[in-house]
Amino acid sequence: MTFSITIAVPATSANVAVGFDTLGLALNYRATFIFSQSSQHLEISGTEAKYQTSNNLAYRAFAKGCEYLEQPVPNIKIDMDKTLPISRGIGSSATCIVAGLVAAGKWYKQAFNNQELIKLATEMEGHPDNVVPAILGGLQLSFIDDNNQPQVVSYHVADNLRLIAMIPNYKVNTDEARKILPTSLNYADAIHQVSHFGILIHGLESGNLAEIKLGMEDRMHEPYRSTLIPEFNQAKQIVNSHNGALYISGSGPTLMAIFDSHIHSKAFSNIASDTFSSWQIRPVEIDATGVQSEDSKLGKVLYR
Ligand SMILES: Nc1ncnc2c1ncn2[C@@H]1O[C@H](COP(=O)(O)OP(=O)(O)O)[C@@H](O)[C@H]1O
Ligand SMILES: N[C@@H](CCOP(=O)(O)O)C(=O)O
Repeated sequence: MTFSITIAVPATSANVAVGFDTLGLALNYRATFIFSQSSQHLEISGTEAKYQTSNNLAYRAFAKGCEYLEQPVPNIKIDMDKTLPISRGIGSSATCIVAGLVAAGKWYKQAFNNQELIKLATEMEGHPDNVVPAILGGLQLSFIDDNNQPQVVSYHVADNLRLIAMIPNYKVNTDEARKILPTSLNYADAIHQVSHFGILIHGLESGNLAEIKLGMEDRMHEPYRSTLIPEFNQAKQIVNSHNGALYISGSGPTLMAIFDSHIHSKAFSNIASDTFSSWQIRPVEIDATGVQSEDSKLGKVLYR
């Protein structure tokens, strides 16, 4: 009798401009993973051949979850869907990590609580800003405190805001995009970030686009990472001309545009689709639920 666990994890847009390594949004764009019993040590499908090894991130997370629970790593088959593009700045690595950990907890019927899940997932990802919204949904501020405990603050995002993800047809690897950042920040720039973070959050909660635009003037990563996106200035100019705000999603190259009216976002989408015809121009909404799972036996749903 085949037992399987299906895990659906939202893509995430981390940093949201001035919230480097701390702020992230869950998107209604999901990656799905099916973990099922196998007669072989490991079978992986639905992803590139180079990822079909025991180094696969979802498998490593599954194994880490089993180890944390002091359980053996069972023979397993992992089916990954191919819909979410990899290394584009919308958190594909976080989906693998969260899916693997949640699957391990479900496998042994010892589901992790959110604190455990966030801690383990952050250890693997290195920063919490993708994994936390992937787990909880919504707009989340998070960090690991001095006692090594996750701290999370959830924010509301106003209903009038319209988000358009511009996903290029090329990759930017997050590790590489971290290496190009400076190693220190001066006081003036730290003051800039703190003040702009406050106004950005106020703008996102109230739906005030002028505050969002001002709040999105980032000095920590955008000036460096925009050099990895040749179309950045052109995209920004088009967004500005449609009265929108723009930020680099995660470590890029995806650019996220925010508008406060459907008319502006629709007009922008049409022009962006023509201008960047090989990119995915995708309206996205905030995912409010975070990771979801379902256990089934012989196709019959046992638990959601
Ligand atoms: N569908 C997938 N199949 C296999 N590995 C994946 C998949 N999605 C993500 N990964 C892993 O995540 C890494 C990409 O992470 P990263 O560069 O941080 O980009 P992203 O912004 O998409 O999270 C890949 O190199 C791979 O290890
Ligand atoms: N804070 C991280 C976020 C990386 O997000 P990803 O979606 O590009 O993996 C960073 O900016 O490095």
